[in-house]
Amino acid sequence: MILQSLLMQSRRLGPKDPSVKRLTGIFVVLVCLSLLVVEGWLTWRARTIQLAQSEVATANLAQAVGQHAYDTIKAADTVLVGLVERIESDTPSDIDYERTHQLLVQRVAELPQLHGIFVYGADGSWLVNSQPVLLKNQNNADREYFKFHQAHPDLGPHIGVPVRSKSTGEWILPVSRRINAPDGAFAGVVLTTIRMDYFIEFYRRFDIGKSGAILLALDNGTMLVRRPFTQKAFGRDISKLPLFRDHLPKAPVATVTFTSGQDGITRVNSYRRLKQYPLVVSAALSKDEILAKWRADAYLNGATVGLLVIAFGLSGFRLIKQIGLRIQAEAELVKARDSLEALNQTLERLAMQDGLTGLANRRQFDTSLSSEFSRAMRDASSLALIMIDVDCFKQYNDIYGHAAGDECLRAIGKVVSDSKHRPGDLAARYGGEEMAVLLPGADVDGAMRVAENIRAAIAALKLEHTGNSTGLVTVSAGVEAFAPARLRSEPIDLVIAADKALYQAKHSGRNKVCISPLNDTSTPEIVLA
Ligand SMILES: Nc1nc2c(ncn2[C@@H]2O[C@H](COP(=O)(O)OP(=O)(O)OP(=O)(O)O)[C@@H](O)[C@H]2O)c(=O)[nH]1
Repeated sequence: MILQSLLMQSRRLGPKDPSVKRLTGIFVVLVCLSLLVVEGWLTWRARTIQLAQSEVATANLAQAVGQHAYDTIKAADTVLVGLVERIESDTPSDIDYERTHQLLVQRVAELPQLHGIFVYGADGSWLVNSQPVLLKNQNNADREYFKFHQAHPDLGPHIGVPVRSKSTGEWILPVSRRINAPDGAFAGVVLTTIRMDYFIEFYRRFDIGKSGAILLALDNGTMLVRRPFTQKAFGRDISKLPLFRDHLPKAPVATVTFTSGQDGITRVNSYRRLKQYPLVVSAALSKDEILAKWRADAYLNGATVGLLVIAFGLSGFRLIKQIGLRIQAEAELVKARDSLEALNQTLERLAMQDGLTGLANRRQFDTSLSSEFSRAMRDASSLALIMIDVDCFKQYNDIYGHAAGDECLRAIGKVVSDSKHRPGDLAARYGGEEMAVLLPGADVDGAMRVAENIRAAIAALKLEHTGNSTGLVTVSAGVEAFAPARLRSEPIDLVIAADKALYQAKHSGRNKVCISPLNDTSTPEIVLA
């Protein structure tokens, strides 16, 4: 549509306006560039939105994972707090291990995340636990959590590193508290173990794509569990990886994009340090997977817009070419018209001109005589005619040949042509060796003067003519002039009268100018019968 209107505009403005072609080119380029810029901007915006949405998604996921870790540990720790209080308030001899055993078995059955609950004495010996059969000849003094509480008077919960259960072989996460004797001395450890499978099952529920990741770690950089799952992850030191080394020290909660030090995949990571426990959780989505759909859309849209730009550009190019061709065609047309006009003028001139002498021909003479006669009649002005005839021209041809005769006529024609002084004067070849001069506005005297000048000028050419009595080429002329009156005279009357005067000049010896015998100089208007 737009291109059509441009084509119409180019027609309206015409081919001589080259700016139409330039404007069309600029328009096509601008439209193509605009399409590309808008497409590029939209694509970039879609990418930004996609990444922003994924940041919200990972932040929500990290929040959910953090809440789950907190709830799981909190439930286990609540059991420990109750146990410690109970044990510390009783003297060891008062503790009813049988009843406590039943209680612990019941607790583990109630809380699905718990693998077991254990109470160890100050030497690491098993006092009571949640195992179905109460074994007492075991010792856990070698475990990390036991040594920790032995060495630390801190009464808060301690989260250890995942270990394989001595009783079941399952991977478990130990959460423990210290038991103090009334004097504050170390009196043992209470421990709950959380099944690592409990975390794994929970993390498995989330759709995080093929390369997403979920992490639970101690805040000292000890990994507890990670999806994708691998047993090597349990207890691994990741304190030197970007999350712990670069990002956690800056902010306890944030969303950052970085390349994993473990698998080299760039992910959008949301992490948070839990306030209540020394834990860090992180949820991450692969940037490649986040942008996969966007990338497919971008390729499709890019290809569509690219095709559109190519199609539009080609149409524009065709249009510009058409405008160019049109400009060229019209310029050629104008050129052809100009040369045709020039040719017509030449033809017109040739049609009104005598080929030999260059004077007006008989046709133009007749036309001019008629129009000047009418004008003189309207203006009541005089119109004069001189008829000129070369003397003894037959002899000239006979003596010097026809070609020389032509040359002679050409020389005489030039003199006759030069006799015109006013714009309306017309010198014509009347026929053969006879010429005529039409003088609008001239009276008999004026015409006689012009005729005499012509005669004298031709004689002054001194063209040899041995067949003429003077020995030179001479002419005779007859003159008539009158102011034509309506219904009383016609153009031919002027010719007849001038011709009669010429006849008189011939018969009175040639090389003369005679006035029409019909002309009465006292009355310019002569009525011819
Ligand atoms: N070379 C040449 N001769 C022409 C041309 N037109 C007419 N003539 C010749 O002019 C001559 C005119 O001869 P005439 O009419 O007998 O008159 P004249 O010989 O001039 O004798 P006067 O008029 O009585 O002096 C003829 O021989 C024509 O052939 C022309 O274009 N070229």
